Amino acid sequence: MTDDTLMDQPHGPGIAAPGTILYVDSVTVSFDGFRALNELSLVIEPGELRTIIGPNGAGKTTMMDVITGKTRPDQGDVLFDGHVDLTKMTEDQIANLGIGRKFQKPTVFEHLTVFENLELALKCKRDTLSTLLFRLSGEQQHRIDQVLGTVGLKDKPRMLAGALSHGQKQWLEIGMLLMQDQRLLLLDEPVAGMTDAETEATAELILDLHKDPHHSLVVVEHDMEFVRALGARVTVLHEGSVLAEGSLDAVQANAKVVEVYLGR
Ligand SMILES: Nc1ncnc2c1ncn2[C@@H]1O[C@H](COP(=O)(O)OP(=O)(O)OP(=O)(O)O)[C@@H](O)[C@H]1O
Repeated sequence: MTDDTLMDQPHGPGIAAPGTILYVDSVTVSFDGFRALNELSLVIEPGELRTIIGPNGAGKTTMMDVITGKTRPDQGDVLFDGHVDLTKMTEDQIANLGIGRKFQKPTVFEHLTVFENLELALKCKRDTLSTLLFRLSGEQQHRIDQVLGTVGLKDKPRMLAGALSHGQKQWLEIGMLLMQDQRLLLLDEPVAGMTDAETEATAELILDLHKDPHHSLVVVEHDMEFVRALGARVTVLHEGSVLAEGSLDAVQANAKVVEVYLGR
């Protein structure tokens, strides 16, 4: 199904967008009359990796805030998994649905070890009573080992998270989202502040996650080398709307995009 046919779906309660993991239609968010999002429409398919770029103030963070329930849109539809209306849900409910967000700055528990951070992420997925009674099963232990390998921290389970490099903290936090088995991962400028080697390793990590069709990934990023390394479809936001969409080469050759970036 193409984006155009999806946009033809009727609005209002009870709408559905089959075959999509994230469906954003005509979303507007205003702050004191200023439109941070202006009838924004965007569709992410299951298993897709999408990169979002755009100049400062384009609305990228506000879009993430709307998807995760931090900000309520003035109008528009936001559906998860083709039918779940995210505009009616709290941030906790949305996280429990399987939508995980990683903010630009790492927010790991610095005084806990790498292993304990992953263990905690697993516990947070559970209800309070079972958390109190929680003991790691062999299977869960195995899952933590697996995730340690995926995020490149296999040899650091006992290290305090506070002693990790900036890049390693970012990978640990991605590992925490994996422990929670999130299906839609929203990554906000994951390579900001990383060394070149860390940036390359992060691109490999994201491409690795993308191999698993269970994961859909939306990556907001300013670093064009990194965006190129991901090789994904790129959406360009500007003034709260989609300005262009396509391969990185295609959007970089788009006159409107060039004007927005160079005209500033
Ligand atoms: N709570 C708020 N109150 C008033 N204006 C806001 C608020 N949040 C965002 N804005 C404005 O909305 C616009 C979009 O901001 P947003 O942070 O979403 O952009 P962005 O694309 O994430 O920018 P950056 O790349 O700099 O992070 C900006 O002009 C910003 O000043």
